[in-house]
Amino acid sequence: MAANNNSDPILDEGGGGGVKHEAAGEAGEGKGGGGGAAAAAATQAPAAMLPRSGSRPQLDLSGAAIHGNLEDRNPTILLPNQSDDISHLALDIGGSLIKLVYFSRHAEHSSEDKRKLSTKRRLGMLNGGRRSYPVLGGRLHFVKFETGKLSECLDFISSKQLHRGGVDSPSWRSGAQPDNIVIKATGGGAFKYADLFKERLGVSLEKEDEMDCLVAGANFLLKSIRHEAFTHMDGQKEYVQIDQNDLFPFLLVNVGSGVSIIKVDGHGKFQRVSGTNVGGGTYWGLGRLMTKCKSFDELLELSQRGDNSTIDMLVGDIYGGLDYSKIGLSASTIASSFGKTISDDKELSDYRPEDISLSLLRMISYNIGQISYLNALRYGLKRIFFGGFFIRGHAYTMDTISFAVNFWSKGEAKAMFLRHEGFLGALGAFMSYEKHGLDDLRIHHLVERFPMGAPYISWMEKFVQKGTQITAPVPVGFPVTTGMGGFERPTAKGDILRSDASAALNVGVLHLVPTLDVFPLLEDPKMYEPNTIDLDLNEYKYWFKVLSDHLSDLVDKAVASEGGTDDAKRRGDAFAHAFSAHLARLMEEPAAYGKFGLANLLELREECLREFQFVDAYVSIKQRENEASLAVLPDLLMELDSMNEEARLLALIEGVLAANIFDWGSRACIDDFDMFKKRMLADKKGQPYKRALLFVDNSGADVVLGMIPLARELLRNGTEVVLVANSLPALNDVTANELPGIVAEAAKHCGILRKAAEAGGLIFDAMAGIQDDLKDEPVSVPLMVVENGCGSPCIDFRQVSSELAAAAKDADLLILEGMGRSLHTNLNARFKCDTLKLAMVKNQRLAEKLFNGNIYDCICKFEPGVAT
Ligand SMILES: Nc1ncnc2c1ncn2[C@@H]1O[C@H](COP(=O)(O)OP(=O)(O)OP(=O)(O)O)[C@@H](O)[C@H]1O
Ligand SMILES: CC(C)(CO)[C@@H](O)C(=O)NCCC(=O)O
Ligand SMILES: [Mn+2]
Repeated sequence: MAANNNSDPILDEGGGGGVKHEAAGEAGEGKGGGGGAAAAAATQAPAAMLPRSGSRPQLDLSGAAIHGNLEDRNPTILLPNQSDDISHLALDIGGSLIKLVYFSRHAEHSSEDKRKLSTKRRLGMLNGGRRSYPVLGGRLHFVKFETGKLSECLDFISSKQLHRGGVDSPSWRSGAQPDNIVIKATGGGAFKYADLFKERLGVSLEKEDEMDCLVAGANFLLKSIRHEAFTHMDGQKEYVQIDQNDLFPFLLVNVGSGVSIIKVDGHGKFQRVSGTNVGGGTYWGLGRLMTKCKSFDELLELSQRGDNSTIDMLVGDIYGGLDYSKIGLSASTIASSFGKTISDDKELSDYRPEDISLSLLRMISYNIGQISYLNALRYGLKRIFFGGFFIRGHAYTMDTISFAVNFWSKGEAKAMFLRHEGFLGALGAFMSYEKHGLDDLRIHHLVERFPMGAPYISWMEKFVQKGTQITAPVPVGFPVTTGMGGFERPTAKGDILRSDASAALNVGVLHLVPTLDVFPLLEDPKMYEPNTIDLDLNEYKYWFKVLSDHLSDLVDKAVASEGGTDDAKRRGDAFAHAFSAHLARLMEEPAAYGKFGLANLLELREECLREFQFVDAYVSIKQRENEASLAVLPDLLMELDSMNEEARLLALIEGVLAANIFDWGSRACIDDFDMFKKRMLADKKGQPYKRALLFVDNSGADVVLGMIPLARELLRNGTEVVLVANSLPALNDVTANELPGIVAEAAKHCGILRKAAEAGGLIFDAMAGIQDDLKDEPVSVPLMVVENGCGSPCIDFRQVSSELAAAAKDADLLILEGMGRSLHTNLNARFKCDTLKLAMVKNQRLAEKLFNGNIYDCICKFEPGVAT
């Protein structure tokens, strides 16, 4: 367990309590190198050596030269003759907006060191050196510009050198000037502005059909992005789980300047069945003329304070305040948009711009909803997906469209919206580069992140410029419907529209991680849900408060971890602002980033730290704790070895739970220890587990005095052990990079560990000073370390490293340890093999909620696998 002062409020609320390892005694002065110190620093693999499948273009290695320090273990290699065959940019140049999708390579490819290679070999991952990754790892970014400001867009492309593969590309760094760069582009502007692109950037636009692209983009999103589509009714947003096998046919309605209506029957199989010229351009154009608004957002914002009954002729206006219920029309239903203005003796200037904007918005949204419904009816389609930037994530617009579809179809057809609404065409164009192999991408290869850094100006700069001006976005109002074909006016008055910067937070950067896999031992990947508790608003409020309260402490640690410099302090402030803004955004709309559980929230915090370049906020704390724990390890091992097998197993499990206050049989405990003991000691005497995967948690006592001794016991019984640790730092969790060093230190005191670590390739040379009597011991089963693919205190088994997936193939025992991995997530997850979940509940609320128990209660949950 982490020392008290380093507790995390969520994973260690009660860190101040008297939780101490029974056998640990007082931690003495650290001696020896310390595990953390031995951690191999992650070095960058050369970008040019990223994995590719055989079908991809081969690298041109001629003239390759090492770039940077020759002493570095994995220096970057320049390939001056490599033409930049990886296309990084695609455009959709529409009548109103230009959409860009661009790709950047992952910066943080950890090195393939000796340890990793040996583990991979052992796990059978290096067969013939053939790579099976379908795509390059990297990120997809989404940016938009007004078409009227095309030159801003050109500047952006040129400043980031996107047309030449990005500032990190070989061609850019070598200064080579490829003479014929081709960029995929769709939308009318691909034709209209082709010459300008040639002139200004020297690139040729390769035109892709707009409808092809819209369909390809929509299919990709619906296939590959979890929580892409949602319904929006009466102010409620609900994500829909799309069944891959039951996606087609559907109606795609792209509401851009104009509206295209497409019946989609499959990949590349579609027909544009209709369209309407009354679309987003109509709303913005008419609105601008009538209200003198300077921007689309301003116009939309006005609508939120509008009352359309001053402009629209309602059924009640015609029927003397009565409903026309015989045909299902309420008095508040719009009978005629703008109809009231004919009878008044008024000028345009006599009407409130707010009311005009709302009348327009309702007229156009309702009309689009109705035409869409009619086309769905025409082809017997039940699902209508709406895209295009007219939607703009605006609650009232979506509700109006949904209402129309629902009302006219009598609930038969459903309107759904897409989080990447406006980027369908650009994504489709991006995917038309054949060499990307994006078609092969699966959901588990994509991780969506929500960086605060706008692509153009970094948030750092913004924060410096604006300080605290950046405020949390404000809710947009929910409309009230009468249920009879009409609406009352929107209730939210005085609210402002979410700023464009924060609205952009709806769409994250898509990280493509081709090495991620679904964990093969999940019993039912389709049914798997990592989060144990569904966060409702109350739950959100609680965790937000906890996270906010803890923020300043975290910032202090983070700043200290970077030497406490002025720059670190500045970044610390920026991080605090950014993370608070995320919290505020989610508080206002919990579903803003897709379905978001506690695991996502905790990961967001880690990602946010990384975004502001805090590589490892807990680095020195972790080192200190490792050293202190390693110092007392020999005593613990001696004590354990003096016990009989049964007592030892109990002591080991108690040790993992680190609870000298641990009280078996206490009311709230989940206590399957006896079942586990039976399996370990009685059931299959002489038939030990073949391979155990131990998912470790914290640095220090937790791993050194808890999990490593447990691993040792398994090894002693002849079970191969794979320690599974985080790929990236999160809180004080031990990482896969740090573990070999820690194990090597521990092995100095123990022959079992040493032999196993050698067999597993964790240590390579026999250590100096080992006892002679160990030399003749038989060769051991291996002890290995693999990374889990995460940088979070929790784990989502739908997306784990390929290393872990490979290690799981022969595993017949899983041990999940700690609150993040076995409580907040995975408490209810079922696996194909035997699983032991160990955690102390260090959060009062959680203890009450999950077990009707108390803080410091422990769970020891043993679940026999389905296969055994
Ligand atoms: N910041 C903005 N500036 C201008 N229009 C915006 C903005 N945000 C949303 N919109 C709305 O989105 C519409 C443009 O949507 P979109 O980018 O999908 O279409 P487009 O590709 O430009 O048009 P088309 O496909 O018809 O050529 C605008 O007409 C307007 O209604
Ligand atoms: C012309 C396009 C396809 C350009 O994106 C679009 O604006 C549109 O679908 N307009 C509607 C044209 C119509 O079908 O009436
Ligand atoms: Mn368009």
